[in-house]
Amino acid sequence: MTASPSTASKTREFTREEVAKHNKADDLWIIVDSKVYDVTRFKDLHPGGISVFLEDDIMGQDATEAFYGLHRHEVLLKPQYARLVIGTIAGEKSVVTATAPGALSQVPYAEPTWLTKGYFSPYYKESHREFQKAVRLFTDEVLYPDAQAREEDGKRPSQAVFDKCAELNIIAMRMGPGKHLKGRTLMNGLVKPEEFDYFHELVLHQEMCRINARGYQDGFGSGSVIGLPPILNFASPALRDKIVPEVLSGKKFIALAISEAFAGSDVQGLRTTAKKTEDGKHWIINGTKKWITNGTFSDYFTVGCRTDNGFTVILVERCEGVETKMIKTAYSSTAGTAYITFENVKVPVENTLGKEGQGVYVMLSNFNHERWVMCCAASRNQRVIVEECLKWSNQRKAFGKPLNSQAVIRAKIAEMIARAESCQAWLENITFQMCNMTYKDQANKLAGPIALLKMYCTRTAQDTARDAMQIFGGRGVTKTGMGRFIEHYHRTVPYDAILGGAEDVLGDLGVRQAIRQMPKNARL
Ligand code: HEM
Repeated sequence: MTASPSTASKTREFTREEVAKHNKADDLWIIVDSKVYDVTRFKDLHPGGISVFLEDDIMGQDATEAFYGLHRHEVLLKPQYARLVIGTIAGEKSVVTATAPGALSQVPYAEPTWLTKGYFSPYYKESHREFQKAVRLFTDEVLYPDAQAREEDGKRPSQAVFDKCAELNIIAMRMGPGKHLKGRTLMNGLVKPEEFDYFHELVLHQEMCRINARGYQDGFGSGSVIGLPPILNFASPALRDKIVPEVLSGKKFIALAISEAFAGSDVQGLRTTAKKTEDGKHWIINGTKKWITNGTFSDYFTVGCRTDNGFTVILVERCEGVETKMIKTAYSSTAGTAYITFENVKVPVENTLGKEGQGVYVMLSNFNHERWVMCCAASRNQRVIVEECLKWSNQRKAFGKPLNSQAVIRAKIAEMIARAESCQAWLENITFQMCNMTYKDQANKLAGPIALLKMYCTRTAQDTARDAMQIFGGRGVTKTGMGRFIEHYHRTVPYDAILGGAEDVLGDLGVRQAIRQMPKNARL
């Protein structure tokens, strides 16, 4: 077989002396990471301008250092730029490689300890490791491209992605271990439903949030993670058997609709009402809901309502009288954040979740898992930023030296690493407790620790966002190019400290729980 002309030209070898002869505006080559680029025509189109190419130390020269001080490696992988390569330098090999789909990063602290070569963990078994490999590959190949594209166009996550997730039962696994997994083939049979535990679930959440797209992270079925458990645990068997398969197959979507413009976590302050019809067969619901994740595209809503005897949670199907409008937020519209109005919406009383007037228990039973899921993501997202900062401070030169030769930069990175590691270690400890406690024990013993962990993860995340911004400088506020993930993180991370319970409220909850458990005889 003969090589095509383009393949042949890319395998051509040059000496550095030969490249140096192409050092004029109308005949301009450069070397980046031992590859030779003909930029004669490209220079006129270069987003960074022509002039940068016309310097004596760039024309016909090795521009590797200049390139990596200004661009992400992924620029060179784009087809329109990859085709500028005309050959390589004889006897040299490229050293910069993109991490292959599914592979672990080799950057220190870029992976949690249990995934770092040569380190140990008491928590993870072989099945968690196999599971991690499969979820990472899926995230890199399926989720990441869709996440980046949807963040760009603001549309909801693609149905094709939900369909693939449903095939692997990812949507079901995101609800955690339990009866809903029975009879399902998880990740092509990699884990048996009865073996699936909270560490598998932790792996799932932590791997899938590595997409650097916070709006998509919520758009990708967060509504189900918080809106479906009340159906799983409190709906009548008939209602449960209708809704659960539809949602777990990715065909229908559900959102949790509790907060209102009038009241957030203050359930007593809610104003949406549900009144029974005279024959007692239906609820008539009136009111509004705000900040409802996935609301714009959900088919079902798990709605908190004021009823004559207190607070009741009712399942509402999208129908006449239900209207959802998109709310513009700091992150992308991919999350489908909605303002919802219910106007005389008629719902069968069979849609009541749990007992009338006891909706608080329905909500409370959901909180621990919801917050723990958020901790999984908030701790893992910090690590992505640690990796970005370690790479950037290593490749960027300032005052003639790499950024990481400055003690102030190293001090910031030290704090960032310590925060990411402590969040992960505490999270794994709590996850281990969850694996060994009954659901009732979890509710009693872990509400405080999980609240404190969430407070800690989201507060440290904001410290890390601020430090990363300082390390990246102006690039940290630019939506494209080198610091785009830092800009994204810095813009969206405060959100985590609000949803699922505001940071200060959660800290207070944790301490109040501890106070309640103080032994009566405790004295200094
Ligand atoms: C094959 C070689 C090159 C390609 C394909 C390329 C491509 C690009 C692209 C796509 C951008 C837009 C920003 C981004 O996506 O990162 C950019 C910006 C830029 N490029 Fe290049 N470039 C190359 C070489 C160089 C070299 C050798 C220099 C300097 C000597 C340079 C200097 C710049 C500057 C100053 C910017 C603006 C950066 C900013 O806004 O922060 N480029 N380049």
